[in-house]
Formats: sequence, structure tokens, C-alpha cells
Amino acid sequence: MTGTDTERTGAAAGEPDLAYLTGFGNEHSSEAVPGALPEGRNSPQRAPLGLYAEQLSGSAFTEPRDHNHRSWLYRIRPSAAHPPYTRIARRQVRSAPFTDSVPDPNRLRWDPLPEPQEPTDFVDGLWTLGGNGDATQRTGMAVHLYHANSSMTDRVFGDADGELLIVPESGALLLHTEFGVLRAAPGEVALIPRGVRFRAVLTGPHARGYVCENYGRPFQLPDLGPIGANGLAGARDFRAPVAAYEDTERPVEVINKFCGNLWSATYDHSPLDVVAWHGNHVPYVYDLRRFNVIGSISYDHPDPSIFTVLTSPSDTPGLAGVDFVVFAPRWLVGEDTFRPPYFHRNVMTEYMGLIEGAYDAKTGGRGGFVPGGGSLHNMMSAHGPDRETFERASAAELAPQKIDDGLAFMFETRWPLTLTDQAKDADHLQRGYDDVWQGLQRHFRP
Ligand SMILES: O=C(O)Cc1cc(O)ccc1O
Ligand SMILES: [Fe+2]
Repeated sequence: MTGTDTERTGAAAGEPDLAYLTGFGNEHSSEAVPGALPEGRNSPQRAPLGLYAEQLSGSAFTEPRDHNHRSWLYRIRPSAAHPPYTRIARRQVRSAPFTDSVPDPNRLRWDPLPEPQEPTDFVDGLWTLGGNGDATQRTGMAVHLYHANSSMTDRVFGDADGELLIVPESGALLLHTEFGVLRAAPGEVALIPRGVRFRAVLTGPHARGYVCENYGRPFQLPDLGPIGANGLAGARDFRAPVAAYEDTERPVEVINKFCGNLWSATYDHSPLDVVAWHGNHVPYVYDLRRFNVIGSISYDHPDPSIFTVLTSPSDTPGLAGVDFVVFAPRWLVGEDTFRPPYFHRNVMTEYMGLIEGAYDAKTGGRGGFVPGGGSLHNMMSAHGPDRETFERASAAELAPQKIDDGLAFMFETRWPLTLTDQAKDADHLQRGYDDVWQGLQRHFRP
């Protein structure tokens, strides 16, 4: 695929007007200064405009074309021009393998992270809930939350351990990356590929959200099978940035997450100095409201795999390292059907978050499933509608019904999640979550 279409999205007052390149997985190309991209070759003897040519590989050179991810960057200085990194405190960031505790079969739910008390940027505000796999083996994933009240200035972050799927819940982020600037507001998700450097700028006083750090194969669009050629997330709705560079000659701290630790080096310039680029290892943003929701128009509640936005496949067909699933506004019309999510036990592990409103299987409000909160239903943990939802939905008069009062999502992973101590012992862990399934009456009449 080639992607040359550009799309502009409305930015809020005072924010830059951002242009984007559209399409998922495209061989995009972009130059901030005309003539900065070499033609016909990647690495001419002297790159145009006195730039340095550099390849960034997100896959092994030899991976099949379908899975090959790389970009060529034309930059003011090569990334190699940096002083040594030294290890810094991890603060509240943890990585796989997770060894703080043993995996817990209990159903768990958290309220939102408390507001930061001191100046906290996106990196300082990352707080790891747990995960699975092993970052050094490039398997598994981690669930992080973030809360920030300041922008990253002269501070840049890159994650060698995996790609970052950022799910804002409150406050939009401007993500200044090596490839240009993306804006991700609540209701949108942004993906920063492995190794790509960025800094997060707040557009208001506060920002909060979720991050899926995927150590495994990069997220891709799911196959559509019998759905056909269209449906779910449309490839053309994914937006990559256009090239934009920082020509900054002052100290900039670059933080590198590497095999679970944070390392820092102070460069004498900004590493966001890419004037032109081409390739398919690129960041992107996607508006979840564009998701084409497909469901049952006869009876029964389909499995939530029908809501998969992105999947990170494993070596076993159909078994994802992690799926990103969205519960977007939709109509429910099932006849003689219990319409909310059913009671179930799942070999896959489900972490759920709420971006806005309410979720149809759970009661919201204080002590319930609330925006910014999260729930964990680990492998084979019994869960489903809470008592109130069960009673209401079992008695409801069935007419076509629009579900449009919320936006929830799920990170669904093939391996159980192990919690960090800070998640297990958090004040914002809801201690009485099991009670939502208490009082489900016996109705058996043989
Ligand atoms: O547990 C959940 O709420 C997630 C979920 C939703 C759904 O529609 C069906 C199954 C499922 O696990
Ligand atoms: Fe579930």
C-alpha cells in the first residue's frame, strides 16, 4: 500500500493544526523541508540537505514482508551521537517478568489513580499495574496507567521493550515524536512503535489514561474472515503524522526503557530532529468512534472478539499475545436474548478500562466501574454481569436499544497477569468487588 492522502483534524484553540497521512501499515513518506527525502535510494553517499540517513528496524531484517517493519529517518544528527546512558530510578514503572507477587485468581477492580501531588509529566506519571511474559524475550504485555499534570519539556522517552498503545481517558496529549506530532484525545488511541522517541505535551492542566505495553509482535488489524472485506476498524482511519522536527541545541534528557529498567542520557540536542522519513514503522492515532461495530441481528450476545480493534498475534493462529477490544456505541436488537455480557470463565485474561460513561455489564458510580478505573478478570476467573445488571436485563422488555452512554475497552491477553505490589496494595483497589455478584438469587424450579 502507499499512503499519500493527508487528513487534517480540528485541534483545539491555541493548538497547532495537525496534518496526517492516512492508512494502516502503509509505506508512508513525509518531508518537513522539500527535497529532504532522497529519491530512488535510502542511503545516498551524501543525504540531501546535509542530513544523516538512519534505519530504524522494528522487525528482524529477514521477517516476512507482511511482518517487516522499518523506517528510514533523515535527521540533523544520527541517533548514535549520544553520551553513555546511566540507570535511573524506575519510580512506579515495572516490567515483565513480574515477580512481586503470585498471580491472583480473584476478580479485582480499581478506582482511578489519585491525582499527582507534585509536578508530574507523562513518564514520571507512569504507574504499572502488572503484566505477563518477559520483556527480554519480547513476549507478553504490561498494563500501565498514567496521570500527569505537566508536559515533557526537554525530556524525551523511548521504549526498547515494546510498543505503547496509549488510551487517554482524561485530557488530550500532543505526542511530539521522531516522525512528527500526533494529537490523542479521550476516545482516540495512539500507538508509539518500539524504540520511537517522543515527548508528551498536555493540552490542559491534567491528563490521565491507560497504556498497553506490548512486548510481542506489533499490533495489526485482525483478519475479517466471513465478515468480508470491510468492517471493524477501517485501515484508512488510522493516521500517521507528517514529518516535523525540533532543531534544538540545548540539553535534552533522553530516557530509554530497556529490559525493564530506565536509563537516561543528556544529549546536547533534541533527538526529535528528523526532517524527513519513509517507511512503515510509524506512530499512529485512531479514533475509536470510527469503529464499525458488528454484532448479532438475530439472537445471543456475540463473543467480544467481534470488537477487536488491533491484535498482536502469537505463534499459534487465533491466540493473541494481546488484543485491544473496544465496546463502542451500538444497537442491541437480539430477540429472546440476555443482552449484556454473559457469565463466563475465560482462558484468556481480561483487563478492562472505561474511557467515558458506563459499561453495560456493570453498575457505575461511586464504588462501581468508573472512568479511569479498571478491572482484572484473570484466567478462568468467573465474572459477568453484576447482580443489578443481571436482574435488570433478565426482566427488561426487549425492544431495539441503543447503547450510547459509554466507551469501554479491554486488553485481552493469552497469559495470566501478575500484579505489581503497588497495584495489589493500592488504596484505590476496591476491596469489596466480589460483592457485586452477591445476592444472585436461586431461581431453579425443577
Ligand atoms: O467481561 C467482560 O465484560 C468482557 C466481555 C464482554 C462481552 O461482551 C463478552 C465477554 C466478555 O468477556
Ligand atoms: Fe469477560
